[in-house]
Amino acid sequence: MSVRVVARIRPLLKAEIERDVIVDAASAPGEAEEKKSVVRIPNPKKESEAFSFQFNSVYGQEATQAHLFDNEVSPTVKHLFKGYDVTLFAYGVTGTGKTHTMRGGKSLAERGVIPRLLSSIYRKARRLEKDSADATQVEVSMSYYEIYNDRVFDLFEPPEKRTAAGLPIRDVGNGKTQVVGLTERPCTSLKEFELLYDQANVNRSTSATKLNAHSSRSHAVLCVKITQTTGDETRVSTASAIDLAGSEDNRRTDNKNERMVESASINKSLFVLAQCVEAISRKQARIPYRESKMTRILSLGQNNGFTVMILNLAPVRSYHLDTLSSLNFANRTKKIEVNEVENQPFFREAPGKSKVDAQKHNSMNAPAMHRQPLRPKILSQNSHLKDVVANVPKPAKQFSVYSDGPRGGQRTSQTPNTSQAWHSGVLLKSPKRTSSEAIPTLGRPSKISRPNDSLHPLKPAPEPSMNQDAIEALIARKVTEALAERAADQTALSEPPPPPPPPPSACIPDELQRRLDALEKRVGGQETERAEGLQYLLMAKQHQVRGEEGSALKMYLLALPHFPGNEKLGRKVRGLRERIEGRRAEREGKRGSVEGGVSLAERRGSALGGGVELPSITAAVESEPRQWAPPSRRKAKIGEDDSHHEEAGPEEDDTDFSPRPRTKLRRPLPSKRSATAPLPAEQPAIKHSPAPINDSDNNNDTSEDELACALVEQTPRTRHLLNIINTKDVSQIKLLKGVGAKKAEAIVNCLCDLDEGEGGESGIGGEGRGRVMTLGQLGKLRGVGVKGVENMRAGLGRTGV
Ligand SMILES: Nc1ncnc2c1ncn2[C@@H]1O[C@H](COP(=O)(O)OP(=O)(O)OP(=O)(O)O)[C@@H](O)[C@H]1O
Repeated sequence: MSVRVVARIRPLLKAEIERDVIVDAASAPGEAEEKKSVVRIPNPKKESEAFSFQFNSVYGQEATQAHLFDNEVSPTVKHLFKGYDVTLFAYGVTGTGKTHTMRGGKSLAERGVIPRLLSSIYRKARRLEKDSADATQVEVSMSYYEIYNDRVFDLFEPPEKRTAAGLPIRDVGNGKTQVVGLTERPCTSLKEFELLYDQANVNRSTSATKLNAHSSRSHAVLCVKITQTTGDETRVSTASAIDLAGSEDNRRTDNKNERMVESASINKSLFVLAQCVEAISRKQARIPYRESKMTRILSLGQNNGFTVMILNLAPVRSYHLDTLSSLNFANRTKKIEVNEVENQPFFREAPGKSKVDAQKHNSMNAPAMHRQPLRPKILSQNSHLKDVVANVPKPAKQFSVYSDGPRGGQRTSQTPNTSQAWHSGVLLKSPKRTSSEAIPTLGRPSKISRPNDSLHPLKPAPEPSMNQDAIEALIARKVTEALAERAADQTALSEPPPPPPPPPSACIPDELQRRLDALEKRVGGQETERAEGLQYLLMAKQHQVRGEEGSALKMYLLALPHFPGNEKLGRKVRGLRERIEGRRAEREGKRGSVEGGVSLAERRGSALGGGVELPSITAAVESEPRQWAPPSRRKAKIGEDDSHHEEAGPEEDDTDFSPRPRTKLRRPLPSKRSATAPLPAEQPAIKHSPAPINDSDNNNDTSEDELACALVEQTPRTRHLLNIINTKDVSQIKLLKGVGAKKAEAIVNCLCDLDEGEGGESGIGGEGRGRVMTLGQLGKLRGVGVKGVENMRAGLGRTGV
């Protein structure tokens, strides 16, 4: 079935006025008046015309928390107890009421979806235990984490105990992902749950922004595990409730510094989510889940059973374009189909059975502890088999969008609202369940099925014999398809996807499948790179439009390595840099420290004289890992340099910052371009002054410029360190400060994994595959972290220079 999408329009806030209301809930034609399933919003280009978006249900400003819960969430509880997983997530622009909907207020009436869900779960559990005369026992436990700046933090851990890199996520096969090292807390009663939940929420990253006094700066994921035990049979299912951070238009938020970094991360993850949804709805073979932690985690699906998206909307004009964009996103999301697969019970070791037998049995019926990806049914099978399954009938679309305008009176066919089907459980008849009835020996089908098997669970796919030529031809065709898809994306993102390739004549043997998978992974890696580059370009454009040229340059520089040899981008960077340098020179000129008619580099050289030892400019490279820390831990200082490190030590207190005198020092031009960001233009010499982040308000341009320039440079010491790491030689790496043999081995293993295309946490792919190019990447290697990098560098002293 499709993801169920319900929209909720929040009431007006104090500062908003009735006259500005432009969004309302309406009934679809032929629908009872009290039943609303359409959101109406004017066309921003032509106010007399209205757009209508139809969803499963729409709740207007007057809707209460109880009403929403009773209609949308309560019906899922019985499915949860039947072994299905349930995923609820709130999506919307900042300040539209996601947290209000999910968590709600303290009073009984204001309680949100989450406390109501738990209350309902405990009630049902008690009833089940009572009805079975305690033969069935239900245990509830929870884990709760946030994804902040693309890192996962356990919300049961106070911020000061977190590690900067956060918890790793691992792929555990079949597109499923797992957060490693999460605390799981048993909670036996609603009271206990509320206590834990409230405590954990204190650890969530929230801050005041211009649009929301308590804005969530992270995506929060609550997983409630329900374990039902009857005799030796155990069934586990999970309810996941996700409060996504809201997208933000920074022209409206006035975000600066830390808020800006958070905002970029929030927007990026939501952008990737939109890309995933787009790719799913276009039935593309590759869904870019891996491009952000949030999408990786969401892709595990918890959607193995039922998924409900609550789209939160603000009713007023100031959100007009944001609301339209959310509506469009929701409109695509509602077309995503998820498999309803119930989690299979597993059994404790039966008396008389050998341990091996019992393990074998359990492995076939193991509970679905991991989530399945959000993707259409067809794509949830092996993507290369999509042609084979082309004949599988597609379920009818359940929604339609239409315009009320004079021209847009033409509506796509309206299908009846599915809410009744939902309640009556008709939609539970999944193919997998049907097949289960035909396997009497197991009672239920095994969830572990190979891609081919999953198409015909009772009939394993034949392994046809393909000769070498046919295999090579098939590979060549797949390469052409992948390249064509990329080329099409490059030329016209808005154009419809290329027509599907002709169906293969036979099923694919295992060996070929493996090669195709490896190929897709490689192409996928390149696409990931490109998408990240595009994201930087987008942000650069946004900054430029707002006249923030320093930030724009920074973003263009970050984009550069993703588009090697792109002349246009190179010209753009040169032009922008010249403008910034020009402005800076002007400022310096005003300060009387410049002689007219001399180039900036020369000016610096002559003004400073030779032979002065330079503090290295690694601020951005160094500060990259520092930004990983949650707000309370962050001590990043833009412009911090090597010598500063050594003198003050990495633990130097922020509070002690006072504007430092700007010592004019000359640094040698880098002998060769940094691998981090190959620049098409020659680097001018750069003045560096260790300006802390606090300074940036006073001198925003300068620090931004320096940060941008520093991004593409590395000190000799940094290069030396990276060279040592990239030798992959344990005997050399273990000599680095704070490393030792074990850690060195782990680093080398990590690099070897990347070499083999694992991608891993650091996501180092492309040309630099299996190598670390920046300190940021080094810090991301398993077990290294910011402190580790700092130690290694400090240990090298000046020997590496
Ligand atoms: N249905 C509602 N009834 C009453 N007040 C609401 C409702 N929805 C939202 N609000 C109010 O609107 C404000 C913003 O809501 P909330 O913090 O939940 O937004 P959000 O979407 O979670 O924002 P962010 O993404 O920034 O965290 C809050 O003051 C909240 O109390």
